[in-house]
Amino acid sequence: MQVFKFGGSSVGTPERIQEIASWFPDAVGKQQCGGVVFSAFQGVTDQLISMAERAGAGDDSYTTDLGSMEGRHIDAIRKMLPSSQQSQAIAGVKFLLNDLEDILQGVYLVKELTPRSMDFITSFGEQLSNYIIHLVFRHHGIDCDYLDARTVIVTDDQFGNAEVDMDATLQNIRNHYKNRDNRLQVITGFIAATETGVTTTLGRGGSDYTASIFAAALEAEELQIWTDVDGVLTSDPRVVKEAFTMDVLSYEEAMELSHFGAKVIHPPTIEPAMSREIPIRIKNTMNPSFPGTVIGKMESKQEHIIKGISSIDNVALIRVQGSGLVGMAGVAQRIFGALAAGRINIILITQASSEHSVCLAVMPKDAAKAKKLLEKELRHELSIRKVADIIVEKDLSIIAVVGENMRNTPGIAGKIFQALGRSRINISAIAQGSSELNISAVIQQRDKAKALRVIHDAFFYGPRKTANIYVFGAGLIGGQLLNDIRDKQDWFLTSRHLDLRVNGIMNSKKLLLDEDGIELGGWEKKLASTRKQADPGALLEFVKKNQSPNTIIVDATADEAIVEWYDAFLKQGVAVVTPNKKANTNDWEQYRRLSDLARDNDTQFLYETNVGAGLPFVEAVKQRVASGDEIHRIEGVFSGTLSYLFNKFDGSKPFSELVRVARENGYTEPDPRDDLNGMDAARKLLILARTQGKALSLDDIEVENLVPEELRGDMDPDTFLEKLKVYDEAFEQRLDQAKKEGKLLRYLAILDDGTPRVRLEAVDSGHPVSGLEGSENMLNITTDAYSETPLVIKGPGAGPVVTANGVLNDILKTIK
Ligand SMILES: NC(=O)C1=CN([C@@H]2O[C@H](COP(=O)(O)OP(=O)(O)OC[C@H]3O[C@@H](n4cnc5c(N)ncnc54)[C@H](O)[C@@H]3O)[C@@H](O)[C@H]2O)C=CC1
Ligand SMILES: N[C@@H](CC=O)C(=O)O
Repeated sequence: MQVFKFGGSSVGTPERIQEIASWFPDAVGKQQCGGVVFSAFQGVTDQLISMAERAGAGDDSYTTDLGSMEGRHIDAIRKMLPSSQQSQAIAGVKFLLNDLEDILQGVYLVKELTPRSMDFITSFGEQLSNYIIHLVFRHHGIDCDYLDARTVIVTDDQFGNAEVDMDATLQNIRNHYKNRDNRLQVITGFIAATETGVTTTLGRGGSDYTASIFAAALEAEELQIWTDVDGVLTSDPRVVKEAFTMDVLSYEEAMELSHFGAKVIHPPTIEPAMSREIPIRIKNTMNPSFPGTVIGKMESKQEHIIKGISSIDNVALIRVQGSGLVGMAGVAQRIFGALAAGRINIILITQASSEHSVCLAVMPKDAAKAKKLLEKELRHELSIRKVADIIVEKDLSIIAVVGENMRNTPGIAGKIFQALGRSRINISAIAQGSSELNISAVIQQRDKAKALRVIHDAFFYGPRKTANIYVFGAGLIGGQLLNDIRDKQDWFLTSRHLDLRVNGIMNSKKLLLDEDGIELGGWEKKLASTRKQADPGALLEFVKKNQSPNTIIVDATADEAIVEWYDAFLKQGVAVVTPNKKANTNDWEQYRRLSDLARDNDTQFLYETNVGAGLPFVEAVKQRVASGDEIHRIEGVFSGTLSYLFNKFDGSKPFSELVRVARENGYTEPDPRDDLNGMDAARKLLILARTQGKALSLDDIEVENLVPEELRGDMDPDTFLEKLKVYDEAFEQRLDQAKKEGKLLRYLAILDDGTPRVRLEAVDSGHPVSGLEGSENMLNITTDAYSETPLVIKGPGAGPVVTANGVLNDILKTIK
């Protein structure tokens, strides 16, 4: 035997009711269904309450609603029943509505609405819906009776929230079924009656309660609660997109999750079914074939250690602290006694074992009253400062992580707090019952969404991780990076269990954002057509709102202005990955601060592509430093552009022509003069020196500038390339001179005991850099360990493909 219950959302429209009637027999299957409980049509109970209140206030506008209510129910009959059955059904509805009209008029005349009349008035919602639905079921060939639950459920006269006389009720229900050969009953939810027949209602979740009572009376094998979600989800799907339905939950888990906001069941209402160990299945009326969630007695260890992460918004924390609490028996009793006397509901309690403070979470509406009550109760302790001020903190949320399997499983709390800590979420209070079923943390309300996501990610993704990437600068490097991610997304997902998502792209004009990840096919068009203007502040706010565990910003611009935002992102725990050398070549303090900020906020600031593009030059220096291997000399070619120019410059093509090709190949800086003037190479040398721990600045580096003096002023790159032609001869003379000496021209960077320097040198054909080709870079490090032969790294040192690959490598290094 089964019992079903459908809530108001399931019977919101005639179409939905007809759908239920059409698949109901299949849903019952081979088993028997003894009772199906329906709530009032969606919105009807609220409308009845409003009508009652207006009538009680002497406002006759309730009559208009009465008319519309009649219209809605008659309309439903017309839509669902054939004409031959309509007049009888309409007569039944009118009969009920006449009674409703009478009672409302009575309330209107005496201008007094008692709880008793309110219960009577609200009972019409379920009477009307169930009366109509039982006719619809019959029309669909389902053999059933209409059962007004007031004839079997007996309560006391606490109107609005009446207490059920369970023994009498269960007996009445069993007798009722005995006389009807267990035929299916369509039962009014929510309503009941006193012993003397006065209508009462069962309070919040009343229809669930009705169904649970019937399930208990009939010793049902299953109670099915049909609603508008697929079951109990692991978290709120509006906040955590990846939330999914749990197959099974224990009664305790379901109650904990419901208490903390997963409003699938109202705990007291499931007690009759729970105490008889009747499984409760939550199902979706809109998705009837989905198996839903079964809530029942937990038999064995389950697949998931935690079952859900829920939250309560908008709580206030009251902190009572002071030496007066230490070792004083009875203080807790006074605190809770005072609040209980004021009928204040306490949601969470924590006390440090030092007994120096007690924290209580209450609803904000109760906070001021609670504070006053405590001040009154503890006035003596407050006056002699044995209790410091009673502090109220508002705008907080409680996050609750629930799961029976947490019991005796070490490391769960650690995982929760690590996830919160990494995302820079401050915890104001923590509570865990000794049952270890629920770990709760009080946090700022603004951090709630982030907290739910990071905890969900930590527990439910198993080996799969998600990275949320935001790219500033969609030029050569940024563009290549976006294309690479687009092309490798599937590979990362299937082979590396890594979901690489790009959630934001900003160039100098536009900003494209998508919290679910931008579909990267055609990202250029999407960026061009978005209406959002470029705005790093808006991007930061978006990141804050949607932050997930692995959030990374990539600065692929050459702009100082973007560098100014790094601090703010790092402080949010967001990793910064950049090929842009500007941040690391401003003052030493800024360089240190960025690394410190990354460390303090448990995130990373990575800039491998600042030197040698995708080659691991920075990493090599970091490794020497980390292993205590003293570096004596760094020498190499660090400019891909200058390497290319002097590797190719043999007199067969003019120098200016080679610069143009280097630019076309994507080796140069946005302005090629930043390469030719030696500053790009100087920046790179400085970055390696700083990585080594040397507090140098750009001014400390001797730089040979190859840009003719007349071309150093304001001018765009194309004009520069045109004007450079005039100087081709001068460059050729320098080449001829080197050739005459049997030497090669190479633009070297050197860091040793002398002045750090970058300059064009004529080197012997045996010099390590003499064999470089194309845009190749080379790093030679002489250290204690590498003293006889230096450590050498060589390879392509510029260009979009290798650089974007280096950026992607840095992104991957940040993923936790
Ligand atoms: N080209 C290469 O081989 C290498 C380049 N780099 C560095 O990578 C960075 C990018 O270089 P490229 O892609 O070659 O330059 P690019 O000029 O092709 O691209 C830069 C992009 O940044 C955008 N931009 C400028 N200011 C911006 C702002 N405030 N907000 C958002 N976007 C902005 C521009 O619109 C442009 O699309 C530079 O810092 C460069 O030094 C590093 C290693 C190698
Ligand atoms: N313009 C730079 C690009 C890499 O940093 C170079 O030529 O090396």
